[in-house]
Amino acid sequence: MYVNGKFVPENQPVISVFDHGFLYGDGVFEGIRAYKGRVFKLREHVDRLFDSAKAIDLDIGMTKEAMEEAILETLRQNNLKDAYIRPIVSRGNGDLGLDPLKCDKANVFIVLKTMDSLYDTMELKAVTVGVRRNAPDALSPNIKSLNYLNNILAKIEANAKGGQEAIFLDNNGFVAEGSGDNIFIIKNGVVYTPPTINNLKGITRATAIELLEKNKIPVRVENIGLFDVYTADEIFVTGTAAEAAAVVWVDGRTVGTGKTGPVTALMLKEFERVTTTTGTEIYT
Ligand SMILES: Cc1ncc(COP(=O)(O)O)c(CNc2cccc(C(=O)O)c2)c1O
Repeated sequence: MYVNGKFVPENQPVISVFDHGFLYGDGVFEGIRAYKGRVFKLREHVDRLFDSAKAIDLDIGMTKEAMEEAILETLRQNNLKDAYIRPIVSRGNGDLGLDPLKCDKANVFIVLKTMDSLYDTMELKAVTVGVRRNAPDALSPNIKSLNYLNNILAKIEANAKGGQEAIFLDNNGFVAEGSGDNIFIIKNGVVYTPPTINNLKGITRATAIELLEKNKIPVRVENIGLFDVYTADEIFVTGTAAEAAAVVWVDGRTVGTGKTGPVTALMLKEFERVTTTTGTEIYT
């Protein structure tokens, strides 16, 4: 693991109980993947990490280039070509009390895991949950922060309802996203995904939009409601870990044929192509 500029074994205790990331969730993180020796969308993830930090006025204390190199070197130190990469930046160590001024410098960690897919099946049953996605004027869903309780509460509710994924609504009743992924629905050959005011600006989401347009499939970024989810021909969710996963059942309704649809299948194929042919080389 990378810890504040040093490499230490994974089982070594490295975090203080006075780390404000631990005490108050005062910090940000990223989820990045490496495939066959290349890190996919490294700069985009680092840009988002720094944007999340800026949004909470957290000074990471290193440049984007230094962060990129720290990520690549952590992979090299572990001799990995395929991995899930978790950079974590906390406000730092400080006395009890939530004032960020108690911390004089950020703590930076980079943890790796060999990658197994987030979901055991790529055809998911989803349920809508009562807990609403964080309001943008409370704690913006655009900040990939260490505050994932909103997402965890959704997951708890989905588990209780027998769903493998949760679908969040926002306070206006618009569909927001999954507990850890963005959502796309397809109706009559047109793909719809919500604007990012009520969800994370997903990098896989952005890649999916690019790939859909490249394949001449119309994409509309607009609010969608539960009616659109229930009457969709296809639904898929996107995220760095899961890439793209079909949702084939929602709240008791079968989606389309109940199996992975043609647009979702195309997405999976396209993701396979771009993640294994583009990205930042780890070992040059
Ligand atoms: C709330 C939320 N929405 C969308 C995404 C997808 O964003 P990207 O396409 O940039 O990955 C995420 C990402 N979430 C994510 C990604 C990978 C692993 C885990 C985990 O639960 O450990 C969570 C997320 O946490």
